[in-house]
Amino acid sequence: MIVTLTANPSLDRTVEIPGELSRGTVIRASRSVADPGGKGVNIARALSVSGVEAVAVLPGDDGDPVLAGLAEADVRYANLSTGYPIRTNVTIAEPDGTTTKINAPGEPFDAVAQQELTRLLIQEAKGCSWLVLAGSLPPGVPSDYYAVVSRAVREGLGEDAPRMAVDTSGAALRDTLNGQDGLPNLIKPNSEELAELVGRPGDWEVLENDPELTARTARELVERGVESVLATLGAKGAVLVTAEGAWHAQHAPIRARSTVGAGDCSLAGYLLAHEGGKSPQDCLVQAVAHGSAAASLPGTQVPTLAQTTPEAVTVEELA
Ligand SMILES: O=P(O)(O)OC[C@@]1(O)O[C@H](CO)[C@@H](O)[C@@H]1O
Repeated sequence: MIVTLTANPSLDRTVEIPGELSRGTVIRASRSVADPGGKGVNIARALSVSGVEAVAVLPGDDGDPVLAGLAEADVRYANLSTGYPIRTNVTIAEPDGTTTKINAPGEPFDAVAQQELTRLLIQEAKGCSWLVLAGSLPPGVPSDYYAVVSRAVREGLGEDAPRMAVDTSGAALRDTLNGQDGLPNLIKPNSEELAELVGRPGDWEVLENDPELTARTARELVERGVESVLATLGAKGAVLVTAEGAWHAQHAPIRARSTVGAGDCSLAGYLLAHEGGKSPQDCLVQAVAHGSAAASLPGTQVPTLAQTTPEAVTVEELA
């Protein structure tokens, strides 16, 4: 079983417009849908829809549309009541696949609530194989929260502590890796996050177009003690670096409808293959297949395993 934590979940409202986005005008949308969201929530949705047991842990009140959406989609969740609605994030999707995203900050989440969420997580994480800590942190939560949570889970569960994956950005990612008590087993940065993490934020575009440089950069983190780095590169696929080697995988060209959540689905694809005992290369291939399938679906819809096309992914070993 895989447990995900989304400290700052969202209701993802996707508005599809019939032409190019034009600022300062009234635009009549052709379609508007809302899905439960936030990175850990998306990962749990993508795993569940493919038959992998997953639980999404998140703050949110019973009856909130996000929790109702999860229940309707048969995704297991454990929620911590907060007394306020989950934030709404808006995506404007243009016909050529360009998306503009506006993310709300979320409500302040105080120290007592943080401790309660950590306790709930430890309870849910008993016996699971992976714990995924994902997404931004709401206001009031210190940037080392994921390091604090990882330590609490390791102390609370001892030898039964699960493997840990982290998918976040900025200070939250930096401070997770600066934690004193053990690094995550897996991180999934995109090129911007990776560039920022190694202190060269201006390099992100170069990384996105250069898998070999991405691998060399990700290796710096493996040398610091992270077991595996899965770096997603948008249309250029993804790079996986472990102590054993480095690989790049890319899907045949697709028509992208919405890339929002594609990175989350990549991580879900990786975990799904890992749960099935697959090799690092095959985990990478499934990550790329899942990410591409997600990008070809509208809004933040997650693909089933059957909708993914790993046979259209090419993989090469990097020096
Ligand atoms: O504001 P955060 O937590 O960084 O990101 C939240 C979010 O953009 O991430 C998901 C896509 O990855 C969406 O479901 C959600 O709206």
